[in-house]
Amino acid sequence: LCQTKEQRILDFVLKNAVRGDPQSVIDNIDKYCSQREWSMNVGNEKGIILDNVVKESNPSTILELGTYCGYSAVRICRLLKPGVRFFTVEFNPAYAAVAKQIIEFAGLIDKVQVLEGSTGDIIPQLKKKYEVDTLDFVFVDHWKDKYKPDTQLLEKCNLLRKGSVVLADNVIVPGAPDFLEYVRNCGKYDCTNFPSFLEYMDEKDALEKAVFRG
Ligand SMILES: O=C(NC/C=C/[C@H]1O[C@@H](n2cnc3cncnc32)[C@H](O)[C@@H]1O)c1cc([N+](=O)[O-])cc(O)c1O
Ligand SMILES: [Mg+2]
Repeated sequence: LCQTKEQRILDFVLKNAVRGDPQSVIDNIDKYCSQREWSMNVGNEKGIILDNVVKESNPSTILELGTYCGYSAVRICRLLKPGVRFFTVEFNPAYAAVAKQIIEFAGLIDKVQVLEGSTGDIIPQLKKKYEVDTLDFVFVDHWKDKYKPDTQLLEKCNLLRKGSVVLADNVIVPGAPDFLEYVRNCGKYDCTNFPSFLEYMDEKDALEKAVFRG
């Protein structure tokens, strides 16, 4: 019955995780993807770094680019205080549908707005249509060739303020070389690299934190 990997991941969560318990959802996705089918969730090693950067940023308005199955949305939202707004953008309807069900099962759907569409279309709508002033935290984990153009679009739309944190996954594997070169050399960001490992593999990967200077 489960035709896609994403549906199989959802099915495993619904069968094995505890409803309303975000940590058990995270643990079960990691269990399935490390034991059965690899999948491009940020995973637990990089996930712990993500947790720490979110905690230290204490953000009120968060944007995620590339929801996929909702693993990082659950990871981030389980740490947020009530009233925080979390937007996540996904243009694949099948992935968005799985993500919504996983976020719902984790008990976090009230904190999350899954915006279906392309980041290029949705980012320019955030201020007027979604009443966003500026973003405190952006997690970038979509197609790697979109990291740089979408970061520049966030700047163009005045969505970043002094201290806004842009945290990007996969800056080693698959890599986002034009994004890294841009944030490290354009003079608008203070950058920190967090070496880690590719999800469910022994390969090296890293996160890059780029704090907007305003
Ligand atoms: O390719 C990777 N991620 C791409 C993720 C892409 C996700 O973001 C959405 N998307 C893309 N542009 C979009 C524009 N607008 C909206 N959603 C969009 C796609 O529909 C998908 O759900 C990846 C690959 C590996 N890897 O080892 O190969 C490891 C990782 O951690 C990864 O994140
Ligand atoms: Mg990734």
